[in-house]
Amino acid sequence: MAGQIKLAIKHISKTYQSERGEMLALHDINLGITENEFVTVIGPSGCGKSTLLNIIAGLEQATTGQIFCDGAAVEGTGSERGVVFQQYALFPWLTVRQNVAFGLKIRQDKSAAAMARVARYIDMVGLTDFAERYPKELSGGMRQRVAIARAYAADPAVLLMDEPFGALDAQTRGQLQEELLKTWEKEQKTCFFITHDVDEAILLGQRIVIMDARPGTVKEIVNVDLAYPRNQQTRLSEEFLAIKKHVWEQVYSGAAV
Ligand SMILES: Nc1ncnc2c1ncn2[C@@H]1O[C@H](COP(=O)(O)OP(=O)(O)OP(=O)(O)O)[C@@H](O)[C@H]1O
Repeated sequence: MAGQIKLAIKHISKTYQSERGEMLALHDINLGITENEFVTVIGPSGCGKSTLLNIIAGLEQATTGQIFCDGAAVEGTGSERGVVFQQYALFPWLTVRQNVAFGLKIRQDKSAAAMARVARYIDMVGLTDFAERYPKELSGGMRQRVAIARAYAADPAVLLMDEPFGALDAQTRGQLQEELLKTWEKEQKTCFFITHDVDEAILLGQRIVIMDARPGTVKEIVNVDLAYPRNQQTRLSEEFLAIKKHVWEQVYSGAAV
């Protein structure tokens, strides 16, 4: 794929030590993700998706291999790599606005420009009317919107998302997929997005990394050449269904997802 490599995953392997001995969770993963590319990752449970994301985020260490972000070796967490998890990691004692502002690089920045930036991302996820509310007053979907707004407001070069919509009902999930697509089209960003959902992987991804388990490896990379803008209607197109059939067969030909 053309373009500059933003994130390089080179020969990543991960072995966990457990009471029952060693467990090879990831074996020699290699992947180059270009600037502003949206890559989705799918594969059977336990194939090492979260382990790989955590290594890219710098939350876990690889046993062998290295991650490079803009050519620099990743040695730990860093503000250029933002993470959104399945569970809404919001601060319960802060309002929506304060939670989103917390993501700003310069947290003490109370300038009009910084506040406008916070307001823009709250608006982007449709929560302007809820800006002064606390997380406990919000639904699950709204909380996840706050987490996404916060991640975007921090303006990381790379956004790492580990099943961010996994806990949501189908309708909210569909809405958030569309919001994320719109945001990504407007504010291009390099995205690495884990999902269990074949439709979601296709709808959001420019490329889909299909992984295999025991040990976790890259089984296949599928290009998704669907036009933008994409929305829920896209799922009904013949091109979409053809890709879906292929991905489905690849994912389900191994262990259960
Ligand atoms: N801290 C740990 N210690 C030992 N084994 C671990 C640890 N973390 C993960 N594993 C094992 O590594 C493998 C990969 O786990 P991981 O959570 O990365 O998979 P996954 O593809 O994200 O799974 P799922 O889709 O179910 O979330 C699994 O077999 C898991 O049991």
